[in-house]
Amino acid sequence: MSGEVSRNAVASKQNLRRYLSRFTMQFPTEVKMQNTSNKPAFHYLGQLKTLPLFESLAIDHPKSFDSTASFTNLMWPDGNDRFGESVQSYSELVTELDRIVARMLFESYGVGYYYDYYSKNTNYLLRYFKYNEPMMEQNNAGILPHTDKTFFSIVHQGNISGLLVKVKDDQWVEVPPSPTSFVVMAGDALMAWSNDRIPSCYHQVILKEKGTRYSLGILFH
Ligand SMILES: O=C(O)CCC(=O)C(=O)O
Ligand SMILES: [Fe+2]
Repeated sequence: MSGEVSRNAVASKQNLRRYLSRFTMQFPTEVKMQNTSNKPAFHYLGQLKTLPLFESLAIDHPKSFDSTASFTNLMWPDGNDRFGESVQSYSELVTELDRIVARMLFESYGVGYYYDYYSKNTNYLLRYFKYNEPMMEQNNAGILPHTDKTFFSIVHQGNISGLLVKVKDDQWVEVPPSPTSFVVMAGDALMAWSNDRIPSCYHQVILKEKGTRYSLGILFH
């Protein structure tokens, strides 16, 4: 599933990417490692021996001022309001898309009434991904094949391709990056909710193009 989005979303995404790629991701590792959390896997991931190209920062509750402010303070002790605003507006737009998809889905299964419960009880995690270009002879795996534990995950790729999803006949299909589209993936929670009617989406990242790859994911729990 993918969807066209408004100019606003694209502008907001470009802002966020600029901030993160120009500044955040270039902070020294010890600064990035301050992005901790008491929830498992809601923190900085990177420096992994098995996936040396991969790095990711996480912002829990990215629509909340307090939450973006505490992330911002870690990275910019003098503050950076524009960064926080950018995260919040991007997250607003993507969660709006999530709601549209969720409503369509629940209505199509005849359980439209579930939408209110879903929209009140969903939490979001914003993840920003960076994948370095593989060096000669280096393995080009960005993320190994997996499904997300989420209800939905909505990914926006930068301009460098790499995301592959597994389709029905077990083929891996590349999802081309586009400035105006998001990839909406079903996760394990949706599969459980739907009694396996909607299988969670196997996906992976393989880096074939030149340049550093950036992507953004909002994970809906
Ligand atoms: O970087 C990507 O395009 C995919 C990241 C991913 O696997 C995820 O958001 O769960
Ligand atoms: Fe994933």
